[in-house]
Amino acid sequence: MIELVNVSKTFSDGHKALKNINIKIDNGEFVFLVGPSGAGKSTLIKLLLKEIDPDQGNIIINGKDVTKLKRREIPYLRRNIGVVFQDFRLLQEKTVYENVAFAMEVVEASPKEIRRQVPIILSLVGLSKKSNLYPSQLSGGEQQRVSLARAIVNGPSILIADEPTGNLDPDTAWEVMKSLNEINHRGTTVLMATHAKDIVDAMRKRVIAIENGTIARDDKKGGYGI
Ligand SMILES: Nc1ncnc2c1ncn2[C@@H]1O[C@H](COP(=O)(O)OP(=O)(O)OP(=O)(O)O)[C@@H](O)[C@H]1O
Repeated sequence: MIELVNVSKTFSDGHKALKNINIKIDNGEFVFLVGPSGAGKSTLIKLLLKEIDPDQGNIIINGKDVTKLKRREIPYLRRNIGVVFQDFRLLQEKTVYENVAFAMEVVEASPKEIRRQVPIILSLVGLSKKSNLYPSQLSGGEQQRVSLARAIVNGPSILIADEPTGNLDPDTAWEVMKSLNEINHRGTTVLMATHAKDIVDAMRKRVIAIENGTIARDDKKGGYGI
């Protein structure tokens, strides 16, 4: 579960990026985070990952108050939250398989576990046949699905996607949404920040709209606009 209680963030230049935010997201939910550019979406994501700290309020993830985590505990928080970005961030010199396996190697999974798990996850995102190709040999949608596979291969309970379809054409964007939906159906909580109006309107998931650092709207089966 993700819970933000009275969270505010003011940057050092005095800009109030988030003002007294309260959000509760249950396990297994799929939530779109929408709002105009500069509204505070990325700031909220950075707070969840503890890349920055709030100047007021509490952020509770799976029962732990992340604002109180010690520096050495942060890797454990991040291990429980998979993240994908607009620009994929794949390792170009590694194949699809190796990109996903690498995420397991860094958390010291055994070679046996890696050999078992990577094909399962590549199949989940529909990339079994592409496992020996390099990122440059893939379409944008395929690259983003590798990035999704890498984000979930260690079994995080939460997946954060920051504009995951921002660089994709409508068809490939939908391939990525299909994978995200499947990941969600397997039980992972998904939080996706996006400007993709068509996708938000079509999926009818929970929509939290941020405007000017405050929550303008929180609809159970919402659309992009009002
Ligand atoms: N380190 C910083 N110092 C000062 N101001 C910042 C900092 N980071 C972000 N901001 C400001 O905080 C506000 C919220 O930014 P944020 O990146 O969270 O917006 P966003 O909703 O993610 O926008 P976008 O949709 O364009 O990604 C913006 O006005 C931004 O300029």
